[in-house]
Amino acid sequence: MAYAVKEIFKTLQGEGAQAGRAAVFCRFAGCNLWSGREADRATAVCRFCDTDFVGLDGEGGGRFASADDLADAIEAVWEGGLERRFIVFTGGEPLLQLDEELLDAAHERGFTCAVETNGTMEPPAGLDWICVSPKAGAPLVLRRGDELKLVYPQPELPPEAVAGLDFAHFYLQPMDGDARASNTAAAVDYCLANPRWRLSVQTHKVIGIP
Ligand SMILES: C[S@@+](CC[C@H](N)C(=O)[O-])C[C@H]1O[C@@H](n2cnc3c(N)ncnc32)[C@H](O)[C@@H]1O
Ligand SMILES: Nc1nc2[nH]cc(C(=O)O)c2c(=O)[nH]1
Ligand code: SF4
Ligand SMILES: [Mg+2]
Repeated sequence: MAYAVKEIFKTLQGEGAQAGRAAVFCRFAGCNLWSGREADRATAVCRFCDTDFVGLDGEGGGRFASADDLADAIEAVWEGGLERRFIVFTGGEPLLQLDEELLDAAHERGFTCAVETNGTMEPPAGLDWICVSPKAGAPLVLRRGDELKLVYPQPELPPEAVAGLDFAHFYLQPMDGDARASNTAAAVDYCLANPRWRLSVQTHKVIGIP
């Protein structure tokens, strides 16, 4: 199958349990919860998105005709030898496009494969790390995984509503935007009172890397 990719870049995973780890980010174009156009943001299901996932025009982006073509492009961006190869598939919503064939091609090249998903659909088989970030107002289909990373606060989706799901790690990630400072303070208070939850700071934004 063909893949529409916004950008491919190497950086440190900034969020969650894998924060600090070198990774190639493969950002797929398109999402099922927002068109990506600012004019539609106020009426979207997901209204706080911090990401441009529209089009194919980012660094390393484009249309890839096959899984091998995309995996070759990801491998070229890695540049760092065979040790600890790591891909984060994100978007947009990666599960609209990510398939077993691409995961096989990535594994053949020695990569561990993670995904960042809104959890509205089932993933293909073969993922090594699943991070689900549920969104208020969207169906939560994928209710198990490695980490659940809840952007906080979402008044219609409190942590208590998802704390019982089958995940190894539970993170609150303060919602970035005008209220980032107060959202961070509120997330700290919640983690102090509810030690199942840990704080996920978006460390890449703090230190100014992609
Ligand atoms: C841009 S999304 C792409 C992957 C997928 N669509 C999802 O929502 O999980 C990547 C991560 O950024 C988080 N995120 C998006 N906007 C954010 C914001 N304004 N503040 C904090 N985290 C945000 C998402 O919840 C998700 O964990
Ligand atoms: N450094 C860095 N870490 C990230 N973790 C998840 C990201 C995403 O946009 O999915 C992201 C991102 O955009 N940059
Ligand atoms: S689901 Fe993810 S990519 Fe889609 S609009 Fe929300 S945060 Fe952005
Ligand atoms: Mg991001």
